[in-house]
Amino acid sequence: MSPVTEPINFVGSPPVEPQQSYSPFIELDRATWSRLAHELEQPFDQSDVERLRGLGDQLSLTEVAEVYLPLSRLLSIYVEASAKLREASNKFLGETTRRTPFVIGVAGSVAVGKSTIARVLQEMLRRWPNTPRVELVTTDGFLYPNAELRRRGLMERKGFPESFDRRRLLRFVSDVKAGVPEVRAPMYSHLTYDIVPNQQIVVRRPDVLIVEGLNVLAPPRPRSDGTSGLSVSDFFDYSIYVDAPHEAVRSWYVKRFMKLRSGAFANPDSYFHRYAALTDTEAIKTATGIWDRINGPNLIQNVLPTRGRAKLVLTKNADHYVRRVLMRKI
Ligand SMILES: Nc1ncnc2c1ncn2[C@@H]1O[C@H](COP(=O)(O)OP(=O)(O)O)[C@@H](O)[C@H]1O
Ligand SMILES: CC(C)(COP(=O)(O)O)[C@@H](O)C(=O)NCCC(=O)O
Repeated sequence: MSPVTEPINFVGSPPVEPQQSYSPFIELDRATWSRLAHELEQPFDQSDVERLRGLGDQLSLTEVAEVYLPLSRLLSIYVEASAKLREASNKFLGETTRRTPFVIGVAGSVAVGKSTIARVLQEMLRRWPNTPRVELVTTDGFLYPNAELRRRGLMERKGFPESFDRRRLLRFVSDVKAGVPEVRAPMYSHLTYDIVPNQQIVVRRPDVLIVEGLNVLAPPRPRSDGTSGLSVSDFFDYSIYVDAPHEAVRSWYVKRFMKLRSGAFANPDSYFHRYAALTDTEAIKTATGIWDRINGPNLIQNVLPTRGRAKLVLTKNADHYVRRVLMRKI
């Protein structure tokens, strides 16, 4: 891949007058954004797209070329720049600190397609010369096991901030960022709807770590003495929020549930196995019920309010395709 030097037109970012309300984001429409990578080669073929696409997502080779290729180029520029910054600060301090992983957070609603985007970025970044080793960790591994959620009365709050072992997640990300040689993360199974006992992901000083999950941009929790601690996003070098209209995400969730009903739920080990025999009407009712009780309120109360904390917002249309990009100027 080689960089682009073309001039670009930004939309939605007129010179800011002192009396105007100030936005920290530049808004780029899809056409402008995609031109940022028009000289770069398409790194994927159709089989890559099919392998990386999550259930219900609409990834295509065009989407990869027009949306994710420019994004991977931008991230690669940031990785390079952060290495230079470390070099300069080493020189200033007269020290030699080792390079530590570049950490990227990917946030957004349940069913918005975060995991597909995170996988695409992982594969793309691996192909850039400065980041051959890219690891991906999803925060669902840091949910409390179901037994603990039941004990705390949180089974109907799965995905809400309090359903995660936030201290453990914070420790995990800070250890990786600090360059600890081997850091372990627990694993979650969507099939059993629970933490997988005795299985862990081992992260060994990658060039890049992608941390994907609902609440990765949540601000630090206030302490009882009024001060605030750290949050995982304090360790991010870059962050992306995947956005889409609420009604669209709700319908993607229901459609995915319908697909799972005739797929994964058929497996007797699936937590949702009892839903495999539902009629279409019953399945739609069940899925919308889960959305309206759990994922929808969580999106409104906890996830969406963190959107403005991201460095980049990808906004999808109801057809799943990204229509605009908001990029933080500062
Ligand atoms: N009940 C389920 N059974 C099997 N796989 C599931 C189930 N629920 C979600 N998944 C899969 O888990 C992954 C993560 O889903 P989710 O957390 O909703 O995030 P996103 O859709 O933003 O990637 C997706 O690939 C999805 O297809
Ligand atoms: C596991 C999840 C909380 C997502 O967690 P994440 O990977 O974003 O940390 C979510 O997929 C989920 O299971 N929500 C609970 C309601 C439901 O069954 O959809």
